Amino acid sequence: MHNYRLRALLSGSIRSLSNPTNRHLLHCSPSRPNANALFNLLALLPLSAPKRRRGFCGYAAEQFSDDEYECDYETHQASSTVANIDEWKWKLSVLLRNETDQEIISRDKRDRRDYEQISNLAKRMGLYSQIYGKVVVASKVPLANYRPDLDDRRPQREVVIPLSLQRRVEGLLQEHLDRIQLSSRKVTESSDELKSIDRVEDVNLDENPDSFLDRSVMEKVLLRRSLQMRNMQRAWQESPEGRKMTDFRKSLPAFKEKERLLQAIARNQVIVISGETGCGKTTQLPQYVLESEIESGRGAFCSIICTQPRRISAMAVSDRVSTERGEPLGETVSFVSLNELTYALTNL
Ligand SMILES: Nc1ncnc2c1ncn2[C@@H]1O[C@H](COP(=O)(O)OP(=O)(O)OP(=O)(O)O)[C@@H](O)[C@H]1O
Repeated sequence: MHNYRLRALLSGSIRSLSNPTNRHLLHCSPSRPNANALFNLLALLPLSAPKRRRGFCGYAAEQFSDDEYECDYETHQASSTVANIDEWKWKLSVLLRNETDQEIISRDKRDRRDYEQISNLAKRMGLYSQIYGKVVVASKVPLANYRPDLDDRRPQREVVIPLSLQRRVEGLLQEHLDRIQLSSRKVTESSDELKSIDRVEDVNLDENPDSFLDRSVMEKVLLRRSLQMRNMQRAWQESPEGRKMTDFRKSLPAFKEKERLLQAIARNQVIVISGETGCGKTTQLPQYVLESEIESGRGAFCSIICTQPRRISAMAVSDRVSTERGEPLGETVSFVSLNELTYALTNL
C-alpha cells in the first residue's frame, strides 16, 4: 500500500522569473499539445531580464506591492477588512480579465481575518489563494503549500547566465510556441482527415526521398502513424496484461493528480513538480502526456525527453516505461546518450 503523495505543484512562467524575488532553478515541462515536448530540461533564467517583459507564456506572475502600507509587521495594525475586500475585489477582477497573468502577489501586511476574507472572495470568484508568511497570493491555478521564492528566510541564490545563452533560450522557447500554434491549427484542420487516414495511399519514403521535403506527405505519414499508435495503445490497455499493468499504474500516487497535472502542463510554459520517491514522477508523468497525445491523434507529433543523471538509470527507466506500455524497447520508448541527445536537439 503506497502512502506517498505528491507534495507540491508549482506553476510559473518566464515573466515570474524575471522578477528578482522569483528567481530560481526550474524543471521545464512542455505545453501539452506541443509536438516536441521537453521534460526535465533545466532552464536557468537570467537576473538581467527586464522586469515587465511579456514573455513566452500565457500565464505570468504579477507582483502587487502595497508599499503605501509598508511598516514593521509586528507593530502594524491590521487595515480595515472592508477596505481590503473592496481593493481585493478589484485586484482579483483585474486578474481574471487579464489573459496573460496567472497570479497576483500582495506583500501588504495583514492579519489572518483579512486573509480568510480574501481567500473566501477568491474562491467565490473561481480563484485559488494561499498565504505564505506575510505574503498573500491569489492565482488562477492551485497553489503549493510552500513557495521558496516567497520565503524571506531562505536566501535567494543569484544565477547569472550570459546574454547569448539567454537569447538562445528565448529563441528556442519562441520556436516551441510557434510549433504549438502550427500543430494545433493543423490538428484542427486534419481531425476529419484522421478518420479517413486509413485510405491514405502508402507512401514509400525509400523510393521517393524527396517526399521528406513535402510537408503534406510528411504530415500524412505522421497522422497515419498516430492512428496506429492509438490502435496499439488501446489494444494493449484492453489486453489482460495491459489491464494488470494499468491497475498497478493507477495505484501509484501520481495517478490521483493526473488530470490536474495535464491541465497544469497544458496551461503553463514551465511547471515544477515534486513528490515522494517512488510516487511516479519519472515513469508516469511522461506517459500521461504521451497517452493523452496519442488518444487525441497526435502521438507521432509528440516527442518527450526525460533526462536521467546516469546511463544505467536511463536504461532502467526506458526499459520500465516500454514494459508498462507493452512494447519492446526501441519502439516509442528508447534511450540515448547525452551526445546523441544534443545532436537531436540541435536538429529539431
Ligand atoms: N524497473 C522497475 N520495475 C518494477 N517497478 C518499477 C520499476 N521502476 C519503477 N517501478 C515502480 O514504479 C513506481 C514509480 O517509479 P518512478 O521511478 O516513476 O518514481 P519517482 O517518483 O520518479 O521516484 P524517484 O523520486 O525515486 O525518482 C515505483 O514506486 C515502483 O513501484
